[in-house]
Amino acid sequence: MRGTAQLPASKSESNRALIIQALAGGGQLGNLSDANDTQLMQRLLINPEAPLFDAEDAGTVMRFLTAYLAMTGRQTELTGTARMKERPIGILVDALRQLGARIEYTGQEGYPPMRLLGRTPQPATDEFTELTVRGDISSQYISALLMVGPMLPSGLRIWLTGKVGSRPYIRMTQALMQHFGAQCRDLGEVLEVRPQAYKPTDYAVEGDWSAASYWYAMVALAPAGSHLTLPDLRRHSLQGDQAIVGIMEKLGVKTEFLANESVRLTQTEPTGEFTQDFTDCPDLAQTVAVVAAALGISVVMTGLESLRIKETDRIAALQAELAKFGGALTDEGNEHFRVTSQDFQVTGQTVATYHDHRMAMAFAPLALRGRLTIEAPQVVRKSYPQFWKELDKIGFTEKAS
Ligand SMILES: O=C(O)C1=C[C@@H](OP(=O)(O)O)[C@@H](O)[C@H](O)C1
Ligand SMILES: C=C(OP(=O)(O)O)C(=O)O
Repeated sequence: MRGTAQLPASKSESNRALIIQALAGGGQLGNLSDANDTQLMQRLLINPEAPLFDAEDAGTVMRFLTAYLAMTGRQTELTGTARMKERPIGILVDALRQLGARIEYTGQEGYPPMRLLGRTPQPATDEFTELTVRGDISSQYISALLMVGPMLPSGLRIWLTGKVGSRPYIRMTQALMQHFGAQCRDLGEVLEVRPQAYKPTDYAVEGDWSAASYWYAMVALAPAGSHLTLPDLRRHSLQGDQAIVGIMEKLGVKTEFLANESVRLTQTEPTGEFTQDFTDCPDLAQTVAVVAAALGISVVMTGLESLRIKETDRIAALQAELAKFGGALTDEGNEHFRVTSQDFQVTGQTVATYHDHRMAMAFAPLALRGRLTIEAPQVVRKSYPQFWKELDKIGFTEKAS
C-alpha cells in the first residue's frame, strides 16, 4: 500500500470556529470540514430564528447550539436522532439555567428534545459568574459553556469536578476562542473567561487527526514496505487525537512530519504489549482496539468511560464485532479493558456498524487481511464522507451495497 490519502478537515475545529464566527459576526473560515456534522452546523446557523433545530446525530451540534441559542435568547426547539435522545444533556441544561436560560425538556428529563423559552439577562457585577460543572460525562458541555462565556456581562468561571475527560477538546476550545480575541485562563480545575466581544478573524482548519487514525491502522496492517502520505496535518495541532502518533509507534507505524504540513507514515516493528489511557482521546479507542486485536498484541485500555454514550455503546459494539474475528475486549474491572485475540482471521465476516461512523472506519483496515463486508457504509458521512473513495484511490475495491 502506497500513496496519498486526503483527509477531511477537523470537524471539532470546524464546529467551534462556526459557533465563534457566528458570535463574532464575521471572519473567513478556510478549509471547513465536509463532514455532515459540520455541514449541518453551517446550515443550522444560517437561520437562528428557526422554530426547530434538528442536530441529527451530531453531539457537538446539539451541545454547542443549545448553549448558543439559549444564551442568545432564542425561543425554539432542539431535537435529534433516536440515539441523540439517549445522549445526556442535563449537565449543560442545568448550567445554562443558572445563567438565566429558560429550558424545558419535551421528552425525557435530562435528554433532548428540549424547548428553549428565552433568557433572563443577568446584571453585570465585578465578580465572574461562577458555575460548577461535572467534567466526567462529556467535555462538550464545557466547551459549549466556554464559547458563550465572553458574551456574559461578568464573564464566566467554571469549576470542574470529577475526572475530566476529553481535556484536549477543552483546550482546543480555549485556543480557538483566544484566536478570535477572547481572554481565557486555564487553571486546571478552574477555567475563566473574561467578558469581551469576539473579533472577526480568519482561521484555516487543520486536517482531522481522528480521521488520520484509520490510515495509521492501514499502514500497521499492510504488507511490509507500505507507506502513506497524509496532507494537512500540523506538528503543533490543537487536536488531542494527534496522540495517535505515539500510540501507533507502539503498533508499528512511524510518523515523519514533512515541511509542507503533511506526514509520512511508514511501517516498522511493533513494540509488544502496552497499556493505553484514552481519557484524553476517546475517539481513537476503536481504531487501536481493532489494530491490536489483528496484530495479536495485548493492549490494556483505560479511560473508556465515555464510550458508552457516544454514537452507540462503543464498548458493546467493539466486543460484538471483534468476537466475529477471534478478537476480544475483556472487562477486567476497575475500568480496565484488555484487547486480546486468538487466531484472528478475516474470512468474509460482516461487520455491523450501529449508526457509528467510527465502527465502519475502524474495521475497514481489516480488508488488508482478507475480505469483509461493512454494513451501512454510508455512516462515514458523519465525519469523513470521502472515506470509501479515498480507500478506492489507494487500491482497495469498493462495492456499493
Ligand atoms: O468537542 C468535541 O469536538 C468532541 C469531544 C469529544 O466528546 P466528549 O467530550 O463527549 O468525550 C469527542 O469524543 C467528540 O468526537 C468531539
Ligand atoms: C463522539 C463523536 O462525535 P459527537 O459526540 O460530536 O457526536 C465522534 O465523532 O466520535
